[in-house]
Amino acid sequence: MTTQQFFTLSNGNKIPAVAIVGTGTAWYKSEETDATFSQDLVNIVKETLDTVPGVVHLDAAEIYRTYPELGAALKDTKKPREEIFITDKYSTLLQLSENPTVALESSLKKLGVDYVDLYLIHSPIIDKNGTIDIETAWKHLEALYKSGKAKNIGVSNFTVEDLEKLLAVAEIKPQVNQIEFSPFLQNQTPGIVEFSQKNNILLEAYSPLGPLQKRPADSDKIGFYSYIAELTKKYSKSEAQVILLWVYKRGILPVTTSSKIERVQQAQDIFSFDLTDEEVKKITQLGLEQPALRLYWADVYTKYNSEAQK
Ligand SMILES: NC(=O)C1=CN([C@@H]2O[C@H](COP(=O)(O)OP(=O)(O)OC[C@H]3O[C@@H](n4cnc5c(N)ncnc54)[C@H](OP(=O)(O)O)[C@@H]3O)[C@@H](O)[C@H]2O)C=CC1
Repeated sequence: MTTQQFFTLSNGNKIPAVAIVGTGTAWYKSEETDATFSQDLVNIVKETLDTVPGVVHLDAAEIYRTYPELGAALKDTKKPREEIFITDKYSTLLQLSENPTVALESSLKKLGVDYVDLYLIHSPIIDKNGTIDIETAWKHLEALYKSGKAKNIGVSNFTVEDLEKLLAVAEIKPQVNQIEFSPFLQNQTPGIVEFSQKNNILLEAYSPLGPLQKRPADSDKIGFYSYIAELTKKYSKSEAQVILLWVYKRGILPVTTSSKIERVQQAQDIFSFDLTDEEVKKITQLGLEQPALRLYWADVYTKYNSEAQK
């Protein structure tokens, strides 16, 4: 039996507790043209919407250049809009649009929807030639929230210092901080997990399956992998399902993706089993014994690697 779980955000709204189709990473493109259009992505999103029960959580962003594919799948599905949770992000790094209001107007058109469920500032890192700062960008998000075009708002890749600065000026607090988080990267930047959780900002974990994406050749000799294998046998679940559920049990929302429909379906199905508190703790500890594995934003955050596994 599949049951679905939700987190409750600081404004009382519910968010599906796992995002099953991220449209960046493997799907990322540096251009949004007819020639780069990915029918494979349309197919996986469409099949997900048509076959996965419950509210389906999709993760999009301006910088991924995958709105046309998402739009095509959304246009084609019979799943009602209220059973689809769409996250979108404004790119501060490249500033592809002059501000978040302009960016969201454009993405809503391409997606063929009237609102997104969650709108994030993609990073605190700003285009050096850009014209917008984080405080101004946040004002745009607050206005979009008030207008109903973004049902919830938040940030991504923010450090404790970035959050403190934003909290000092925000009228509406960010409801989410989407960061890289996996057993091999338990603090993207110093103290970020504890700070976000104390301030009631829901953390989302992108690249939660880093240890599977970058499995070392001698993984059978590493305690973490042997223990995950033991749990897959105990629960008859995949390694990915065990790790995604561990993320959830840490109070963090995993954001995953796959080109294979079975894996997407399995990601929605992680609440059909449970890990004990001891098992959650042991995965945490065995993960911490491994060196930091950082897949994104390495140029700015590698300096924190020695504090990332604490
Ligand atoms: N805010 C930000 O700055 C960032 C946000 N993101 C968001 O997060 C999403 C997910 O990130 P991503 O790193 O892809 O997430 P994951 O860590 O969940 O990795 C997904 C990848 O792992 C592979 N995979 C899935 N299951 C297994 C398995 N059992 N064994 C080995 N490999 C497996 C998949 O390949 P396969 O197709 O073969 O199943 C897929 O390519 C992105 O698409 C994006 O939406 C990502 C990076 C940065």
